[in-house]
Amino acid sequence: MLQPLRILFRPKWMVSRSSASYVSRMRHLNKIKEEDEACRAALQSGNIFLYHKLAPLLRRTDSGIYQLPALQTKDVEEILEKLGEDKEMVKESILINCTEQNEAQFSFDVGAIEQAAVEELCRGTFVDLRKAFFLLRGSEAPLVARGQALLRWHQTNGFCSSTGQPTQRNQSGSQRLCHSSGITYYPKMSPVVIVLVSDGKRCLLGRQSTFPRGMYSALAGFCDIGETMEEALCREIAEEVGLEVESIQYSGSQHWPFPQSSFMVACHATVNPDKTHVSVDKVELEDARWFSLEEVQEALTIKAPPRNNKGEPTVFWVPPNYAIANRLIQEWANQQHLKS
Ligand SMILES: NC(=O)c1ccc[n+]([C@@H]2O[C@H](COP(=O)([O-])OP(=O)(O)OC[C@H]3O[C@@H](n4cnc5c(N)ncnc54)[C@H](O)[C@@H]3O)[C@@H](O)[C@H]2O)c1
Ligand SMILES: [Mg+2]
Repeated sequence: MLQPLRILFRPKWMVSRSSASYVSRMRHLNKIKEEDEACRAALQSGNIFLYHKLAPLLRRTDSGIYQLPALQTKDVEEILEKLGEDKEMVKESILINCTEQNEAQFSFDVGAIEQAAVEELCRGTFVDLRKAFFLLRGSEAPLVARGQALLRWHQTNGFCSSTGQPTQRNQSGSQRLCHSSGITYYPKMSPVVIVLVSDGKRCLLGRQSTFPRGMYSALAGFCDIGETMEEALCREIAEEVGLEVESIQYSGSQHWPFPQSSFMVACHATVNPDKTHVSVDKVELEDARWFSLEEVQEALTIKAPPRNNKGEPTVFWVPPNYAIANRLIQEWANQQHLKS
């Protein structure tokens, strides 16, 4: 049932770089992830993204563009000292990634310090991640999401679930260890399948009652333990809309930070065009229905839906382009266009 894997795009980082520099960067990143001394050295010359209670610091340029300011470690130490804090706190930074120049990138939460004071010194604003996702461009949104996911994981995994004893992180923050039980904990993601179902002419989109008004998306669901991705996909479609999937095609994947870290695996699926009756599970979904190519194309052009006087969107629209649901919908529309 699962068709051969087809990568529909090649991320920029794979295309533009020689494999040698990509390999050396990944090996460098792995070294500072695994070796505490190497990580401490990398922090000295690295970049730090600040968060306040998990909200990332953004800075607005004179031309009105929002950026993620990368602070030097010494600048963060200076800020901590100016605010009467211990500059050694900076060592709590968590490794996120490294730049093309092999500079390590870290996230650091200053949630224990007064927000306004840090904002003033940094000439920026701490912005809720959902809003930050809208404001940032290109690779900054996934980077900031990754930084937040790691900080959140550390903030909620301070104790061993077997012994109740405190867990200790390694320097990079890639793991936590309980010395009492010997259990090593690693940052966790929940696997989710997200699928755009088509009957050959129309695509099926659904909405939860918590979605903003008028927004419909591809159907999604968490994988159960022991399931394959294909099994989870077929089960979710059967449960949520009462349809049987006939074929599946892999599209891509995405880390999704809301409400907590999910690993989204995105696929296209088809159903038999003679068996398209939708019976919606009203516990999971408020509505699900078939949309024509024209309706979908129109929705894809909407960047910000028009709103009524209560601030609610008044038209059918789809998730913005940073959501993998948007990519699935876009791919389906392109494919339909080519067919016609
Ligand atoms: N990036 C995107 O384009 C995009 C689009 C749609 C949905 N999503 C995300 O997909 C995720 C799953 O979609 P859904 O809500 O339809 O899932 P779902 O259909 O599995 O329903 C959610 C329910 O699943 C249960 N559940 C099982 N395992 C869980 C786990 N590990 N974490 C939380 N709940 C779990 C809970 O009872 C929860 O109420 C959501 O977090 C949503 O934000 C992302
Ligand atoms: Mg669902």
